[in-house]
Amino acid sequence: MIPEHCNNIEEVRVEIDAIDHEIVRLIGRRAGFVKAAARFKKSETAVKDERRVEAVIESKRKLAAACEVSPELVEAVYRTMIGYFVNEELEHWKTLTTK
Ligand SMILES: C=C(O[C@@H]1C=C(C(=O)O)C=C[C@H]1O)C(=O)O
Repeated sequence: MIPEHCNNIEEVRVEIDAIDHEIVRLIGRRAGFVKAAARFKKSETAVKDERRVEAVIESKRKLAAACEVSPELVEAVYRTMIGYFVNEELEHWKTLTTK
């Protein structure tokens, strides 16, 4: 279904809900890999890895522009998501290093 083929608000919302389902599922999948990264890091600085965070943001800004989506929106979403994930990764890393 493409947006132009929707005949009413219900059809629009069915499509939006289906997309949201995928987005949330993928966020959960991404979270699992961020947690796995903790196993390969030797310090708190490495867990935070600010250079990698900036590289991810820059590449997603470029991807957004190529997809005709606002780079500002995508950056804001990624900064919120990565900030949350890094905190979770840090908590997980601490449990690994105290074992
Ligand atoms: C997953 C990693 O750990 C953190 C999380 C990142 C992310 O969510 O993309 C990026 C950098 C790290 O601060 C990583 O280093 O790749």
